Amino acid sequence: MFPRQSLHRFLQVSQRRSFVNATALFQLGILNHVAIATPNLEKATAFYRDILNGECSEQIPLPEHGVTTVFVNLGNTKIELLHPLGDKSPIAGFLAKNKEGGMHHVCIEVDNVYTAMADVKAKGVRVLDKEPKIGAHGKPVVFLHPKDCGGVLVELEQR
Ligand SMILES: C[C@@H](C(=O)O)C(=O)SCCNC(=O)CCNC(=O)[C@H](O)C(C)(C)COP(=O)(O)OP(=O)(O)OC[C@H]1O[C@@H](n2cnc3c(N)ncnc32)[C@H](O)[C@@H]1OP(=O)(O)O
Ligand SMILES: [Co+2]
Repeated sequence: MFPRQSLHRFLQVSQRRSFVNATALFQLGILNHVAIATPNLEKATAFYRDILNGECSEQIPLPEHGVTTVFVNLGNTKIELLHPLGDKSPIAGFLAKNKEGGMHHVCIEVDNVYTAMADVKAKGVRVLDKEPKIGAHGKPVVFLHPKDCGGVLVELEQR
């Protein structure tokens, strides 16, 4: 038996509605990854692999993005470990400010990255690339300015 208080709470929550904008130009999908920038990729990988027993990929150099990545498979999503590659890495400034590293971006899937890009731009959000680049999973990605996204760098990836 539910205590009266819990049953009341359960009914309140289950009756709450969530809203989806049916006329939206693009739909937001699942969390593809959370990225963590690190000054020491070996050490960060060892933490997720040997301390937390996570399934980690090899190091994947992505010169066109200025990073080397390691993916930690979490089943329903991933952690993307990021380390600067080359002398113009977009994460160099972040690591200069956050010496130990830290959470760098969230990547959310969209049904159409080109439509998403045009739509958010029209709503006043700065898109950091003129054209999508091919991301770590072979799909087009774009980044949205953290100052227009509540202080969080957002990557949108084509589903
Ligand atoms: C492979 C691919 C994939 O998964 O498929 C990837 O993820 S590649 C992952 C790496 N690629 C990217 O990150 C590409 C997109 N990122 C960029 O273009 C850059 O990182 C920027 C977001 C523009 C930031 O560049 P940078 O740090 O040089 O510029 P800045 O110092 O002028 O920063 C402007 C302001 O944003 C803040 N800021 C910088 N990086 C931030 C971050 N990751 N999260 C939240 N805020 C951040 C700074 O502290 C500063 O705030 P204050 O003014 O208040 O101090
Ligand atoms: Co990413």
